[in-house]
Amino acid sequence: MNASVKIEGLSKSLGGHAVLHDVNLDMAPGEFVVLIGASGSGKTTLLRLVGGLERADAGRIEIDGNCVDAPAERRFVVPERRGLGMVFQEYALWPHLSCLENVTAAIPRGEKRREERARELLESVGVAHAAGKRPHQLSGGQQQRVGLARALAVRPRLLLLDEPLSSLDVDTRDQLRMEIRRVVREAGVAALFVSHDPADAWRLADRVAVLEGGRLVQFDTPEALYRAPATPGVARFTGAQGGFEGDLRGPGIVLAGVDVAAHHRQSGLNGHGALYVRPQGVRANGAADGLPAECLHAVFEAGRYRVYWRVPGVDQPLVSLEDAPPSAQARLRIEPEQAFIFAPALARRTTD
Ligand SMILES: Nc1ncnc2c1ncn2[C@@H]1O[C@H](COP(=O)(O)OP(=O)(O)OP(=O)(O)O)[C@@H](O)[C@H]1O
Repeated sequence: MNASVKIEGLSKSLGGHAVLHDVNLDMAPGEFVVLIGASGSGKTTLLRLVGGLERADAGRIEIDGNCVDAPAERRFVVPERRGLGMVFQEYALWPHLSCLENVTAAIPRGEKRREERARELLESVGVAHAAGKRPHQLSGGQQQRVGLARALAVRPRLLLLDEPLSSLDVDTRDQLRMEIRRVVREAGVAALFVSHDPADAWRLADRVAVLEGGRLVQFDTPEALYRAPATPGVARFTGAQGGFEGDLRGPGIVLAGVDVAAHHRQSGLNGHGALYVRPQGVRANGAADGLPAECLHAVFEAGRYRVYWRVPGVDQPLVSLEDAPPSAQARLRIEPEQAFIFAPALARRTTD
């Protein structure tokens, strides 16, 4: 079966600034991909290229087996002929039309019973009651539901969503996130969803694509990202703190004179590295061979204590999660499965 999206060697500059470099990405039919990255990493630009709102400088984009952008072949297909539904952060509904009219207008003219189908779409996203209202009479979450219904009205093979939840409050965002997942699966469409919120990646994605500085640095399942982050930036995205710099010894790194083992170490490192570790992988369990640490402060958070420790010779606090209030001094044990070592230069570049 054709990939729903196939992106090869895609590059793009804007205003003389290289925004995307040689991006390769394949999506399977019906796959939900969340595209994440820091502000300015190129997420929106990649989405706009797939949507046809920008033209590639180099490379090739196929949607459902059809080439839609390939500068070398002088090929470019306009957005409305790409079989796409699009949902944006700002709801972009027509203000002078009712919600029902907004959705009906998006259904191709040749279809029969357009209004009936528009009502079904509004029903499927939970806003049937708002059919006769204008967009401004609805909450942000309801408007975004109408936006989703309108995007599905064109019977897309691929849905593009650009931070559709970012203007919403936390509860509405959680609810709508699950609705989007359900509706998209039921419709059987592939979705490319841009976000900078890790919750979107964990709760929505079949695979997560991570952009850093316009390069795709990892593209894998949420579980694979969590178990083996490819860069310090991905490690941070999975909740890791760092980088704690030290000399490499054996399979690990030396901090405060103590050997710390790490499950994953970047290959080709030269004597020195930076450790990244998730707080849930640090425990003040008193092991004699643990890192010597002095408690700086502790806060109660979600049923546990989040404790900030000073480790001699380490220039930033190390955080652990504890079940009980901490003592003033402790020995910290680091679980190798939660620890990752990268090159310090790489670490500095992505944390600057
Ligand atoms: N029209 C433009 N002209 C010049 N530079 C641009 C233009 N549009 C975007 N850029 C630059 O391209 C880079 C990537 O922008 P893009 O909007 O794709 O990033 P993003 O990852 O979506 O960021 P955000 O999360 O902040 O929306 C940024 O440095 C941005 O300043």
